[in-house]
Amino acid sequence: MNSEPPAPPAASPVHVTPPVQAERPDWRTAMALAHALGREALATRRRRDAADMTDGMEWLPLHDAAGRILAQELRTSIPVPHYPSSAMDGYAYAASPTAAAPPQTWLLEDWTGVDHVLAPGRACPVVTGRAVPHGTTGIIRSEYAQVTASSAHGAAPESAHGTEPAPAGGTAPTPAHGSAPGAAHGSARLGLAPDAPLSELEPGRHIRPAGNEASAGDLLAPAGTALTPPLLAMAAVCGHDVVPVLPAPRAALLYTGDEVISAGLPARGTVRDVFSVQLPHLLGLSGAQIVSQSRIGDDPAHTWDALTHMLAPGTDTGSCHAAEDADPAEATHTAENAHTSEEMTTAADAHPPEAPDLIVTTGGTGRSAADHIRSTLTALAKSTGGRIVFPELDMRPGHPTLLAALVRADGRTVPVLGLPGNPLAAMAAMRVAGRALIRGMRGAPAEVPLTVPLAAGSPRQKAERLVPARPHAASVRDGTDEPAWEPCTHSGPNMMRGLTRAQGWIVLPAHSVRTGERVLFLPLEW
Ligand SMILES: Nc1nc2c(c(=O)[nH]1)N[C@H]1C(S)=C(S)[C@@H](COP(=O)(O)OP(=O)(O)OC[C@H]3O[C@@H](n4cnc5c(N)ncnc54)[C@H](O)[C@@H]3O)O[C@H]1N2
Ligand code: MOO
Repeated sequence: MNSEPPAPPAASPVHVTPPVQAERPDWRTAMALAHALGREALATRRRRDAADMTDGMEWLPLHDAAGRILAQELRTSIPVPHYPSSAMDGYAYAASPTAAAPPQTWLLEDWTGVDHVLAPGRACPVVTGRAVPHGTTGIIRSEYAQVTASSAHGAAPESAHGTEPAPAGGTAPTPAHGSAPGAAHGSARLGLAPDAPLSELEPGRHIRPAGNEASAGDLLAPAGTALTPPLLAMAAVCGHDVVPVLPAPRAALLYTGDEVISAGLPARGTVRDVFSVQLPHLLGLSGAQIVSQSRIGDDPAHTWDALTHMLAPGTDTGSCHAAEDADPAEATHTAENAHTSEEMTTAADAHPPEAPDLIVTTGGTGRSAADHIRSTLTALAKSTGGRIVFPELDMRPGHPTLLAALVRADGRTVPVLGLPGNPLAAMAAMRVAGRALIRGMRGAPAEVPLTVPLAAGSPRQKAERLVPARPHAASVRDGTDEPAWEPCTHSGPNMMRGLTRAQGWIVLPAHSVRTGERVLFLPLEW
């Protein structure tokens, strides 16, 4: 019988289930929720196994893979560098085991090609990056080399110092291309210039050994790493032509608003569209591909039709055509057909657009009779078994922003981000929730905000505010190590002008902040 007292209940690990929705999150929580929804959508996009990164992956040429996420680890199959090479323009020499103490000289010969062999006591020109000849024991850089046309009567310095590697004989060689195979430079000899440091003759000097950056088989990046420009370059160095990547999220854009026009001088009561000229680019900078763009007026049936059409798996998301070249608002009102979203440009006009992985809408997030995004998304969330991830934000501008997780007939989660119509509000919401959502959908890790000091204190205010900001003029003028930041003027929710001069977003908390105090900072996407 076990006489031991019963063990106290083991401290059970605390399983914190991340929230999947919230009523009125602040911007940081919204960022986390959007990122988590992105990950969820990516997982449902993988057919076989959510944990298997290779499901749905594609192989892309390095030139097309920037910003994508590695679906498999990246290793090098060769050592880097893969051959010992010269780090300097100069002369490779092979020490002779029987050579006397310095000063030593080496008989200079022409370089004959990548398999050149230097016999002991011989030297030849090399250039930076060239494979060092077999038998090389060290390299003398051109500045410290002295080449002499030796004769029975003594040596006369010919060249060296500050020049290209040059053999004896008067004419400068072209070491980059070598010279006649096997030809020796007569009796020209290489030696060390009188002012050269003796360290120049250390064995192995200026030789980059093979494998000193990476050994064959080394891990360059684990699966899940973003393919940054230097990582793509590293992949090329290692001889890769293609890399395995996760799919880029495909986005459909739906612009709403009876009063919105897309060209020309706007008349009283109409406004030029601020979104179709910037959102596609912005989504691209975050790593999404645009598959369709459509416009509708402020109409509940058209809103429903446009969104349900985009949700159909494998359908042409832009197939609802309004009259060509018609003003979208007018088209919406004049067409008898219920399908009156106007297809705009698509990623590939020649091919039918693909079904989107995410949808971004603009305008119509309010609660007036003219706003239909909120009610439509709420009904669609209910009818598809999805959810409203957040119905609004505790943030200014951008508080009416909403995020929905809709479920397609094939079981895939399709996030829909409803951006408010006010231009700056939409851009703030895009920066916070849109970027995080796409990061999650790309398989990229969540963003960590930075902090910057404020150039001037900020008073208490009703709500936390995201404000376009730039380095304070005095910080720039004085070349301050760490510039202090100031809000840009003309940064009302309905304005664009402030953001045109901004270099980032600062977050002004609801409580007061003193001059020099640090506040959270989000860099711009561009
Ligand atoms: N009674 C209330 N009214 C409003 C509130 C509120 O809480 N109570 N919130 C305000 C805030 S904040 C915002 S933001 C907007 C949100 O509006 P919607 O998302 O419904 O957008 P719309 O009503 O369609 O448009 C608002 C505004 O934005 C202009 N807009 C829309 N689309 C475009 C576009 N593509 N290009 C340029 N400008 C666009 C539109 O003309 C309106 O001026 O609601 C406030 N009202
Ligand atoms: O919050 Mo609105 O989104 O200020 O413009």
